[in-house]
Amino acid sequence: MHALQGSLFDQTDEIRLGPLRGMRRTDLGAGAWVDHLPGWLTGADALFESLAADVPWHAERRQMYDREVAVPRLLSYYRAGEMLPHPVLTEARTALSRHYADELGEPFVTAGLCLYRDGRDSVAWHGDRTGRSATEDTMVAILSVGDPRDLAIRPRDGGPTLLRLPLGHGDLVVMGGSCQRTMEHAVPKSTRAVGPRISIQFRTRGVA
Ligand SMILES: O=C(O)CCC(=O)C(=O)O
Ligand SMILES: [Fe+2]
Repeated sequence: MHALQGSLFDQTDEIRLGPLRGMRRTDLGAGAWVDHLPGWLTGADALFESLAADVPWHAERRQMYDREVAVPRLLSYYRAGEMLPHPVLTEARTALSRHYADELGEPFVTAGLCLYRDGRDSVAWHGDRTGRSATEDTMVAILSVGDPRDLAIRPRDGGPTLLRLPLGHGDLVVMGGSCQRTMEHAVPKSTRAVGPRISIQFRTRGVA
Protein backbone atom coordinates (compact mmCIF):
# COMPACT_ATOMS: atom_id res chain seq x y z
CA MET A 1 0.00 0.00 0.00
CA HIS A 2 1.24 3.49 -0.83
CA ALA A 3 1.89 5.81 2.09
CA LEU A 4 -0.71 8.50 2.59
CA GLN A 5 0.66 11.80 1.31
CA GLY A 6 -1.43 13.88 3.68
CA SER A 7 -3.38 17.01 2.91
CA LEU A 8 -1.57 20.34 2.74
CA PHE A 9 -4.70 22.03 4.04
CA ASP A 10 -5.35 19.84 7.05
CA GLN A 11 -2.17 19.60 9.06
CA THR A 12 -3.90 19.40 12.44
CA ASP A 13 -3.89 16.19 14.45
CA GLU A 14 -7.04 17.20 16.28
CA ILE A 15 -9.88 15.08 14.93
CA ARG A 16 -13.01 17.18 14.92
CA LEU A 17 -16.31 17.54 13.04
CA GLY A 18 -17.47 20.91 11.76
CA PRO A 19 -21.05 22.15 11.44
CA LEU A 20 -23.36 20.55 8.89
CA ARG A 21 -24.72 23.83 7.65
CA GLY A 22 -23.03 24.67 4.39
CA MET A 23 -24.02 21.35 2.89
CA ARG A 24 -25.07 21.79 -0.76
CA ARG A 25 -27.80 19.71 -2.38
CA THR A 26 -27.77 18.64 -6.01
CA ASP A 27 -31.08 17.42 -7.44
CA LEU A 28 -30.44 14.55 -9.87
CA GLY A 29 -34.06 14.17 -10.96
CA ALA A 30 -36.42 11.22 -10.52
CA GLY A 31 -36.51 11.90 -6.79
CA ALA A 32 -32.76 11.40 -6.30
CA TRP A 33 -30.44 13.93 -4.71
CA VAL A 34 -26.93 14.27 -3.32
CA ASP A 35 -25.76 16.46 -0.45
CA HIS A 36 -22.08 17.41 -0.38
CA LEU A 37 -19.95 19.03 2.30
CA PRO A 38 -16.20 19.16 1.60
CA GLY A 39 -13.95 19.13 4.68
CA TRP A 40 -16.59 18.29 7.28
CA LEU A 41 -13.93 16.59 9.40
CA THR A 42 -10.60 18.18 10.30
CA GLY A 43 -7.69 16.00 11.36
CA ALA A 44 -8.72 13.58 8.61
CA ASP A 45 -5.18 12.29 8.11
CA ALA A 46 -4.96 11.36 11.79
CA LEU A 47 -8.31 9.53 11.57
CA PHE A 48 -7.09 7.73 8.44
CA GLU A 49 -3.99 6.47 10.26
CA SER A 50 -6.05 5.37 13.26
CA LEU A 51 -8.60 3.45 11.16
CA ALA A 52 -5.96 1.94 8.87
CA ALA A 53 -4.23 0.51 11.97
CA ASP A 54 -7.17 -0.40 14.22
CA VAL A 55 -9.98 -1.69 11.99
CA PRO A 56 -10.08 -5.47 11.40
CA TRP A 57 -9.82 -5.18 7.61
CA HIS A 58 -10.51 -8.25 5.55
CA ALA A 59 -10.36 -9.15 1.89
CA GLU A 60 -13.40 -10.76 0.27
CA ARG A 61 -13.80 -12.98 -2.72
CA ARG A 62 -16.81 -12.99 -4.97
CA GLN A 63 -18.18 -15.45 -7.51
CA MET A 64 -18.07 -13.93 -11.01
CA TYR A 65 -19.74 -16.35 -13.41
CA ASP A 66 -17.49 -19.42 -13.29
CA ARG A 67 -14.57 -17.73 -11.49
CA GLU A 68 -13.92 -16.55 -7.96
CA VAL A 69 -12.33 -13.11 -7.95
CA ALA A 70 -10.91 -10.85 -5.24
CA VAL A 71 -13.09 -7.88 -4.29
CA PRO A 72 -10.80 -4.93 -5.14
CA ARG A 73 -10.81 -3.20 -1.73
CA LEU A 74 -10.60 -4.18 1.94
CA LEU A 75 -13.77 -4.20 4.02
CA SER A 76 -15.10 -4.09 7.55
CA TYR A 77 -18.69 -3.86 8.80
CA TYR A 78 -20.18 -2.63 12.07
CA ARG A 79 -23.72 -3.75 12.81
CA ALA A 80 -26.30 -1.69 14.71
CA GLY A 81 -25.25 -1.48 18.35
CA GLU A 82 -21.64 -2.48 17.71
CA MET A 83 -18.98 -0.11 18.99
CA LEU A 84 -17.43 1.86 16.13
CA PRO A 85 -13.62 1.87 15.74
CA HIS A 86 -13.21 5.56 16.62
CA PRO A 87 -15.38 7.81 18.84
CA VAL A 88 -15.58 10.53 16.16
CA LEU A 89 -17.48 8.06 13.97
CA THR A 90 -20.11 7.67 16.68
CA GLU A 91 -20.26 11.45 16.88
CA ALA A 92 -20.62 11.71 13.11
CA ARG A 93 -23.43 9.16 13.04
CA THR A 94 -25.28 11.03 15.81
CA ALA A 95 -24.83 14.40 14.08
CA LEU A 96 -26.10 12.99 10.78
CA SER A 97 -29.07 11.28 12.41
CA ARG A 98 -30.00 14.55 14.09
CA HIS A 99 -29.50 16.66 10.96
CA TYR A 100 -31.70 14.41 8.81
CA ALA A 101 -34.17 13.32 11.52
CA ASP A 102 -37.26 14.94 9.94
CA GLU A 103 -36.46 14.06 6.37
CA LEU A 104 -35.24 10.50 7.02
CA GLY A 105 -37.55 9.55 9.86
CA GLU A 106 -35.10 7.08 11.40
CA PRO A 107 -31.47 7.12 12.55
CA PHE A 108 -28.35 5.90 10.80
CA VAL A 109 -27.30 2.70 12.59
CA THR A 110 -24.76 0.62 10.64
CA ALA A 111 -21.29 1.53 9.38
CA GLY A 112 -19.58 -0.11 6.43
CA LEU A 113 -15.92 0.69 5.93
CA CYS A 114 -13.93 0.35 2.70
CA LEU A 115 -10.18 0.73 2.28
CA TYR A 116 -8.98 1.51 -1.25
CA ARG A 117 -5.27 0.71 -1.10
CA ASP A 118 -4.37 2.40 -4.38
CA GLY A 119 -5.84 3.32 -7.78
CA ARG A 120 -6.39 -0.33 -8.67
CA ASP A 121 -8.93 -0.68 -5.87
CA SER A 122 -12.45 0.37 -6.81
CA VAL A 123 -16.15 -0.35 -6.57
CA ALA A 124 -18.10 -1.14 -9.73
CA TRP A 125 -21.40 0.51 -10.70
CA HIS A 126 -24.17 -0.50 -8.30
CA GLY A 127 -26.93 0.78 -6.04
CA ASP A 128 -27.06 -0.06 -2.34
CA ARG A 129 -30.34 -1.88 -2.80
CA THR A 130 -30.16 -4.93 -0.60
CA GLY A 131 -33.09 -4.91 1.80
CA ARG A 132 -35.54 -2.04 2.23
CA SER A 133 -33.64 0.25 -0.15
CA ALA A 134 -34.80 -2.00 -3.02
CA THR A 135 -38.26 -0.50 -2.68
CA GLU A 136 -38.03 2.51 -0.34
CA ASP A 137 -36.28 5.86 -0.36
CA THR A 138 -33.32 5.98 2.02
CA MET A 139 -30.09 7.85 2.68
CA VAL A 140 -26.51 6.62 2.62
CA ALA A 141 -24.05 9.05 4.24
CA ILE A 142 -20.36 8.62 3.41
CA LEU A 143 -17.42 10.20 5.23
CA SER A 144 -14.08 9.92 3.43
CA VAL A 145 -10.52 10.17 4.71
CA GLY A 146 -7.21 9.68 2.96
CA ASP A 147 -6.44 10.49 -0.65
CA PRO A 148 -9.49 11.63 -2.65
CA ARG A 149 -11.15 9.23 -5.08
CA ASP A 150 -14.03 10.11 -7.39
CA LEU A 151 -17.54 8.96 -6.55
CA ALA A 152 -19.42 8.88 -9.85
CA ILE A 153 -23.21 8.78 -10.16
CA ARG A 154 -25.31 7.99 -13.24
CA PRO A 155 -28.90 6.95 -13.96
CA ARG A 156 -29.52 3.24 -13.52
CA ASP A 157 -31.33 2.90 -16.83
CA GLY A 158 -28.45 4.31 -18.85
CA GLY A 159 -27.22 7.76 -19.64
CA PRO A 160 -24.13 9.79 -18.88
CA THR A 161 -22.48 10.32 -15.50
CA LEU A 162 -24.37 13.15 -13.80
CA LEU A 163 -21.97 13.81 -10.94
CA ARG A 164 -18.34 13.06 -10.19
CA LEU A 165 -17.20 14.16 -6.72
CA PRO A 166 -13.62 13.76 -5.51
CA LEU A 167 -13.98 12.49 -1.93
CA GLY A 168 -11.21 12.29 0.69
CA HIS A 169 -9.63 14.33 3.51
CA GLY A 170 -12.79 14.61 5.64
CA ASP A 171 -15.39 15.17 2.89
CA LEU A 172 -19.02 14.19 3.42
CA VAL A 173 -21.51 13.07 0.80
CA VAL A 174 -25.09 11.90 1.35
CA MET A 175 -27.04 10.08 -1.36
CA GLY A 176 -30.75 10.46 -0.70
CA GLY A 177 -34.30 10.04 -1.95
CA SER A 178 -34.55 7.43 -4.69
CA CYS A 179 -30.78 7.50 -5.37
CA GLN A 180 -30.15 3.81 -4.60
CA ARG A 181 -33.00 2.68 -6.89
CA THR A 182 -32.94 5.15 -9.79
CA MET A 183 -29.19 5.86 -9.89
CA GLU A 184 -26.03 3.82 -9.57
CA HIS A 185 -22.69 4.87 -8.14
CA ALA A 186 -19.07 3.74 -8.50
CA VAL A 187 -15.54 4.54 -7.41
CA PRO A 188 -13.71 3.96 -10.71
CA LYS A 189 -10.15 2.69 -10.87
CA SER A 190 -7.57 5.42 -11.33
CA THR A 191 -4.43 5.25 -13.46
CA ARG A 192 -2.92 8.19 -11.57
CA ALA A 193 -0.68 7.47 -8.58
CA VAL A 194 -3.15 7.78 -5.73
CA GLY A 195 -2.62 7.03 -2.07
CA PRO A 196 -5.06 5.05 0.07
CA ARG A 197 -8.57 6.21 0.94
CA ILE A 198 -11.01 4.97 3.58
CA SER A 199 -14.75 5.53 3.24
CA ILE A 200 -17.21 5.12 6.10
CA GLN A 201 -20.80 4.55 4.95
CA PHE A 202 -23.63 5.07 7.42
CA ARG A 203 -26.92 3.38 6.62
CA THR A 204 -30.29 2.86 8.27
CA ARG A 205 -31.69 -0.40 9.65
CA GLY A 206 -32.20 -3.12 7.06
CA VAL A 207 -30.31 -1.39 4.25
CA ALA A 208 -27.10 -2.63 2.65
O1 LIG B 1 -16.28 4.26 -1.03
C1 LIG B 1 -17.29 4.87 -1.35
O2 LIG B 1 -17.37 6.09 -1.27
C2 LIG B 1 -18.48 4.12 -1.88
C3 LIG B 1 -18.63 2.73 -1.35
C4 LIG B 1 -19.90 2.08 -1.79
O3 LIG B 1 -20.53 2.51 -2.70
C5 LIG B 1 -20.42 0.93 -1.04
O4 LIG B 1 -19.69 0.35 -0.21
O5 LIG B 1 -21.59 0.56 -1.25
FE1 LIG C 1 -22.55 1.79 -2.62
